[in-house]
Amino acid sequence: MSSTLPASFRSVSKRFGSNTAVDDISFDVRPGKITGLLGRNGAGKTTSLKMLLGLAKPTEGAATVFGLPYDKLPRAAHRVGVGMDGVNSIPEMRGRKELLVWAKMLGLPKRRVDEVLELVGLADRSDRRVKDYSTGMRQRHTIAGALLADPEFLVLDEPVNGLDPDGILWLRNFLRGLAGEGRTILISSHLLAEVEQTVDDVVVIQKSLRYAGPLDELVSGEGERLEEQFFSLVGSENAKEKVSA
Ligand SMILES: Nc1ncnc2c1ncn2[C@@H]1O[C@H](COP(=O)(O)OP(=O)(O)OP(=O)(O)O)[C@@H](O)[C@H]1O
Repeated sequence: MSSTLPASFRSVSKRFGSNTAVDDISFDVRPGKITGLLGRNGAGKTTSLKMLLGLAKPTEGAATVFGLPYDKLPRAAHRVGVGMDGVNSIPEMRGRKELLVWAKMLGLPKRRVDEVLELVGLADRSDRRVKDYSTGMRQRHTIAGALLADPEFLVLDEPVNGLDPDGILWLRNFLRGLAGEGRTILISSHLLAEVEQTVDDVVVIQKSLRYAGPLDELVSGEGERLEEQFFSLVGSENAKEKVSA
């Protein structure tokens, strides 16, 4: 595993016309940890991840993976596994077939597809078309795709959304297992209670950065919950800064 920081944001801003989606954020993702990128709907989570992955260009600043912009990183698709709506997805295809396409593009053997299908618990359902998968199955399929190249850094946009309680528990243990092997994981979410049970580090954004650091430094007091801290960092729903998504 590389010793360079898996992800680093330096004074990153993104504007869409007059709308500032991300305002001057700086933070690092620590290697071997699970980091939760938290924020309300429209807070700029997906936009931040897209800038990290070279799918959107920062208006100012730089986001890097292993010290380089994603498009300059050698073997980026092998080192960084991505699970994000609309990325690497051909919904008309059957699950296993779709993964075989990506495996071929990555130069991986067919058996790797069966390995990841087994890992995410989809081995016996992968002959269905991706568009016919349930939301939870689609999440597992997305994670399978992200894992194909056995990456050292996983970036997952809202991986918990749509999972049932079994799926949530599975994902938590699964991500902890991957981190236990030394991998770095960056997940975005607005499901605070779940994140609190899964992550080591927390980054809270509401256009601008509100917190970046260990979860246990943010939630350090007796009986303190992430939810309370979150609202004290981003303000209440009625605050003037509320973002319209
Ligand atoms: N391609 C785009 N063109 C114009 N505005 C955009 C574009 N992408 C995002 N935005 C705007 O940028 C802001 C941040 O959106 P983003 O999707 O990053 O938020 P998010 O935190 O991921 O929200 P959610 O939890 O709802 O997915 C929103 O105001 C959104 O409308």
